[in-house]
Amino acid sequence: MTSPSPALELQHLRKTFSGRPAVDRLSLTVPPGELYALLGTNGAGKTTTLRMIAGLLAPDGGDVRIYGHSVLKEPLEAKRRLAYLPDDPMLYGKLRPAEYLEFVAGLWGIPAAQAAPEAERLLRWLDLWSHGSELTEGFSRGMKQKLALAGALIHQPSLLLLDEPLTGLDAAAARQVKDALRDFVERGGAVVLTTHIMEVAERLSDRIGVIRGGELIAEGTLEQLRARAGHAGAGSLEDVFLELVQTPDADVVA
Ligand SMILES: Nc1ncnc2c1ncn2[C@@H]1O[C@H](COP(=O)(O)OP(=O)(O)OP(=O)(O)O)[C@@H](O)[C@H]1O
Repeated sequence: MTSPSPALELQHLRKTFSGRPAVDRLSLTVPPGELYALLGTNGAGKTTTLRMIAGLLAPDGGDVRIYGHSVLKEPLEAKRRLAYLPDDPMLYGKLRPAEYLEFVAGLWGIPAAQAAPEAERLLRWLDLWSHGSELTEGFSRGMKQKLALAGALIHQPSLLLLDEPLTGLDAAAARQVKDALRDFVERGGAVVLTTHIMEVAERLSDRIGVIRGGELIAEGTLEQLRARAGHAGAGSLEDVFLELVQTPDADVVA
């Protein structure tokens, strides 16, 4: 899974809606084996950024490179390496979990017989194997979220983009998803996720990027962000985050 290229590179990314910048001059790099949390207040530009990385929204400027491949110039090469899990993933209610994974694998051109062992591994890993005979329409929110995660992983991507993956999950389901994400990065994959849950970013991520008004205003480990916000060695991420987003003259890092 490792590669000399960064898993993700954003170069001066920009998107404007009706004359208002939603994402502006956003540059960041995520190496393989890293979990990067993108934090920002409502409307800061997080989802817009993920949608541009996933190739679902065309940027007005800049570029996105995935393992060295430009999403704009080499979309197939780039997209094959990534999976995007939106905050409201769509499942097909009349399918059983393995059927859903077979369907998603088919969209990637993976034959059912080839996908089946990976589907079983993912369903067992996420504790859904025992629900194999149930239709997904009867699944709880946590079960649906875990199945959507399995669907995102079925083609064995190296970069995983997740928009608010833990919202609404109970403690057990959230733990399973967190463990799955850590496991994914420990095996060399890269994860970029957005979250409003500070505890998730604090405990799960290797580095954190803070965006405000579409611009990256701070980036680093929790320690580095603390130092930047003037909290030497102390202060929760929530304190540091609020200080950074509420300081009007916080420098833009990129
Ligand atoms: N399709 C669109 N058309 C017009 N404006 C949009 C569109 N998508 C996003 N925006 C605007 O772009 C800005 C950034 O939105 P975005 O959804 O990226 O924020 P976010 O950080 O994900 O917010 P939240 O935490 O609330 O999900 C907001 O001002 C939003 O209203």
